[in-house]
Order: sequence, then structure tokens, then C-alpha cells
Amino acid sequence: MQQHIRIKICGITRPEDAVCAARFGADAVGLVFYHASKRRVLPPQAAEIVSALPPFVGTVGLFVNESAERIGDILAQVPLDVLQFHGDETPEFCRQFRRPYLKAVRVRHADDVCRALRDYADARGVLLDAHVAGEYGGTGQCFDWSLLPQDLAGNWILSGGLNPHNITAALAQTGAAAVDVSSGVEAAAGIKCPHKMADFIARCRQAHHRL
Ligand SMILES: O=C(O)c1ccccc1NCC(=O)[C@H](O)[C@H](O)COP(=O)(O)O
Repeated sequence: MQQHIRIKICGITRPEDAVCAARFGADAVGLVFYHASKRRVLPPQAAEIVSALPPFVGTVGLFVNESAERIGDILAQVPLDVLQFHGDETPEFCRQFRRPYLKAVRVRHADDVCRALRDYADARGVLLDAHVAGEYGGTGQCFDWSLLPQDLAGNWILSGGLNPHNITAALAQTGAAAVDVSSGVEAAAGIKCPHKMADFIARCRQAHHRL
């Protein structure tokens, strides 16, 4: 039976954008806690976004080389379902919070993908993102999808530079069962565009149906 494609809209900073994403059918929303991000949210703002969501929409907190203490502090204030790590966090670091986690990997070589899937075997998923020097994520850049091994096994998520214009080709080429988008559905950094979110989600569902 064809699986329902999983869609996460990342870099949400406003409750109304989270509500919109959920209404259009997003499975999860991402909240960036990285201090240097243009999409950074503070814990009270994140808690307000989470409380605006309807049931059964997942909440994912993003961190970059954050201290365990700070992450624990945020977890005490914001009900996050999943943690997503975008820095140099080791598997031991990621699993200490006893929550499902995702590990982002910035893909430059085919080996990067297989190594991440092996090293983070207990992750809920490995998020495959673009490599941009000096950036940890949310760049709006694609990586070379042809680097992905054919019939790649495991729980991986296609990310990096996806948007309503390229999502159909991305799914046809990679066969991804889960996708993550931020810049490609924005009107400005941290401000999501309802039309782009609706278009992206509709095209995802259509394209996945054809696989
Ligand atoms: O969004 C940020 O500013 C950010 C900063 C540092 C680490 C991660 C960040 N965001 C991650 C994402 O939003 C996405 O999960 C992913 O990187 C894809 O982003 P995009 O290419 O903009 O769709």
C-alpha cells in the first residue's frame, strides 16, 4: 500500500503560520532555537506556537551545538515531540534526552549519507540537507540528489532548497517518503507564505501518489 508522504514545515515563528501549515496538511512543524538563526524563536514564543496547533501535528525543536543544559531548560518550557540536531552532535549527545531525534547531515559526497544512517541508527530519521560553507541549515540550497544511492534504505528525509517548483522533480528523482522545507515556502525569513505552503503540500501529495 502507498504510504502517506510525511511533510515538515520548518522555521515557524508565528502561531498563525503553524495553524496554516496544519490546515494544509503538514505532519509536523519545526521551531529553530539556534541563537544565530534569522528564524530563531524564544521558549515563550515557541510554547505559544505549539499551543495553537491542533492535535496530531508533531512539534520539532532544532538545535545547533547547544548545551545539554539549555536544551533541558527549553524542554521544560516547550512541549516538543522530537529534537533535531544540525551541528556536530554525537549520537550519544543526541540520545541523552530520551526523546525521538533527527540528525541533519549536510551532503557533499554519497558517503556522507550512508555514514550518517549507520552512525545515527537509533535516530527517528536522518535529514539530508545541502552543504553551504559556514551555514548549518535553512539555506534554501539543494544538494546534488544524484549522490543518493538507488533504493536508499532507512528513515531519511529529503531537505535543502525544496520549493513548490522543484518538489515534483525532487520526489520523482529521489523517491523520498518524507520531506522538510523552510525557505521555499517563505514570504520573508521566518514568515511563511500561505500560498506557497498550500502549493508545496498539494504538489507533494500529488507527486507522491504517482510514485
Ligand atoms: O532555518 C535556519 O535558520 C536554520 C539555522 C541553523 C540550522 C538549521 C536551520 N534550519 C533548518 C531548516 O529549516 C530545514 O530543516 C533545512 O535546513 C532546510 O532548509 P531550507 O533549505 O531553507 O528549506
